Amino acid sequence: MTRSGFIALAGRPNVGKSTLVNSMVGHKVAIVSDKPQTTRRAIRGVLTTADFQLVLTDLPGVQRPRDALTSRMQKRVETELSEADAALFVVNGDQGIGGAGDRFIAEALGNAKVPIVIAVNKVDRMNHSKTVKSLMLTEELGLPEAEVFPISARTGKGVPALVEHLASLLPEGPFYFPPEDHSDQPERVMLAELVREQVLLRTRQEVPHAVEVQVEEIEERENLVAVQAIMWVETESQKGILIGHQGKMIKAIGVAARKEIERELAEHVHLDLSVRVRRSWRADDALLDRLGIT
Ligand SMILES: Nc1nc2c(ncn2[C@@H]2O[C@H](COP(=O)(O)OP(=O)(O)OP(=O)(O)O)[C@@H](O)[C@H]2O)c(=O)[nH]1
Repeated sequence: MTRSGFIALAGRPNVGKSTLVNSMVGHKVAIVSDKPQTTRRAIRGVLTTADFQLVLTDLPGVQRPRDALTSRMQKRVETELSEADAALFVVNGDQGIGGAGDRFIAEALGNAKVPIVIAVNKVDRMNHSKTVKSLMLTEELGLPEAEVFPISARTGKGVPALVEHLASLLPEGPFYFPPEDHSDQPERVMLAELVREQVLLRTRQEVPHAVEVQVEEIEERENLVAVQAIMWVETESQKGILIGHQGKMIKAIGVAARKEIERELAEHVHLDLSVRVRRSWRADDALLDRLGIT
C-alpha cells in the first residue's frame, strides 16, 4: 500500500524553501535566488518513491500583513491547511529564530489541526553550539507538538530524515501524479522559470520583480530542441538593463539559461530570447492567465 498527500510549506522569504524543495525532489523544480519572493506559483514539487508521494505546496498568506487583511488571510490559511496532511515550517537558523515574521507564521500554524514539522535550515553555516541553540529557540515559537529537524537544504544534510518523517505523516492512498513527474507545471512554465532564474541572478532593485518570462514555443528539431522565450518588462529602461551594453546581458542570460534547460531536457537546446515591454503586466489579468500565474 502506498502513501500520498500534501505538505504545505511555510516560512519567511529567503529562508530556503525553494532550495529545500529542489533538494527533496532531487530536481530543479523551484528556482532559487537571494531575492525574496522569488516564487510566484503555488505547487512546488512532487517527490515519488516506491512507497510514497509527497506533494509540496505553498502555504500562501502567512507573511506578516501590511494592511487590514489579517482575518481574511487567516481564513485562507485555515482552508489551505485543512487540505494539507502536514505543514512544514522552514526557519533560518543562521539568522535567528522567533522574530516577528516567524512568530506570525507560528501563530497561524498553531490554530491548525495538522501535524507541524519545523526545519531549521542553513546548518551548514552554523557550528555545533549555534545549531543546538537554534534548535532550542524553536521552543519559543509556541508549537510544542512540532517535530524539529536541523537541515541544510544546500548540502542535503538532514534532508533524508526530514523526508522520511514527512512521509510517515501521509495517509495511505494512491499517487496523485505519475511517478515520473516532479511538478504539476507544464514544461513551458518550468523552462520559463529557468530563464527567469538567470535574470534574478543578474539584476537588482526593482528589475527582478518586474520581469516575467514566457516560453512561446518549444520545437523538437532533428538534433536539438528550439525554445523561443520572451522576457516581459515594464519599462524601456528595464529593457535596456536586460539587453545590456552591446547585448552583453541578454547574451549572458541566454547562455546560462540554455545550459540549465539542456540539463533539464537532457538534449541540445537552441534558445531564442527577446525582451518586450508591457506596462504594468502585473496588473494585466489576461497576460497573467497566459503566464499561468494564479
Ligand atoms: N548556506 C545556505 N544557504 C542556503 C540554504 N538554503 C538556501 N540557501 C540560500 O538562501 C537563499 C534563499 O533561498 P531560496 O530557496 O530562494 O529561499 P526562499 O525565499 O525560502 O524561497 P522562495 O520563497 O521560493 O523564494 C539563496 O541564496 C539560497 O542559496 C542552506 O541550507 N545553506
